[in-house]
Amino acid sequence: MDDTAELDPAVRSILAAARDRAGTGGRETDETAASDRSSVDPRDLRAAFERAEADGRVPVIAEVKPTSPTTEGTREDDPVELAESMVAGGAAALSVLTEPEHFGGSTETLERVREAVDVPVLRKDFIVGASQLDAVESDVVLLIARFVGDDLPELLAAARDREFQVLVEVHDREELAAAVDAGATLIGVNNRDLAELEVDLGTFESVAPAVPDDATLIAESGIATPADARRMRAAGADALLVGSAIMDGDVEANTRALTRAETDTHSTDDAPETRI
Ligand SMILES: O=C(O)c1ccccc1NCC(=O)[C@H](O)[C@H](O)COP(=O)(O)O
Repeated sequence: MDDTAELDPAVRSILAAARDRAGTGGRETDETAASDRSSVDPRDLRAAFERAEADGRVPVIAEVKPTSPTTEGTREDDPVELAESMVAGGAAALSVLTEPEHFGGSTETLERVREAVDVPVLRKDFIVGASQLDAVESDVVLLIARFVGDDLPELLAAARDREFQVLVEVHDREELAAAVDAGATLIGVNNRDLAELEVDLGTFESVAPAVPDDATLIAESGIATPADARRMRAAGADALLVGSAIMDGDVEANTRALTRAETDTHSTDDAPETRI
């Protein structure tokens, strides 16, 4: 049976490419020989969020996202310069796309960025097989509940064996229950619906109340303005993951507008770069 039929065609293509890279056909979580496995010395993501809070900044994971299926064109700037600008704008952590075919990412980019900054770096990719975990070192890896299905507990364990912190992404309460059952403690609620690619900040608001209090909760996608940032924080977000709105224009100013959303409340509340 095609388990991807209800996904947007772009997402089906992303998933097919990920399964090719994993060499799994999506049915098993292919293991790498123990001697070739990554073992990272991760920078602590929760500690980075706490530092931001102590400093009066909204904890923001700023995403280096050169392009995407929902973005026009590709941002060609040096990703390391973009990453440094995000940190200068107060980002608590970074996310770097490593998916090459649909997002313009690469593992080399992640390596360069991680070497250049001292904040934790999330590897943003579509991991469906354990062998993909060994492609590059990062502080955090993403597992998308919708994509990994029943393999979630096994992949979570494989990632933790390699010392990665694991962000498990969900979109509804059913996926959240699966994530919690699997032992996820770092949970992202994606406001982007992978079936339609539409973004609705109400998604986070409807799922967040069901997240266990001891989990670290991240609001993902569609956060464009300081008002959006405050809305997600009011709904319980410990941190925000933001790509497009930061990548569009002056990256440092865009990041700062969001990280200061709770202190610069006099600022106008349109798109961060153009309106502050
Ligand atoms: O961003 C896309 O167009 C996209 C399309 C298909 C699957 C996933 C997609 N995005 C992945 C993400 O999770 C976002 O890059 C991330 O949450 C940041 O979202 P945004 O701030 O809306 O760029």
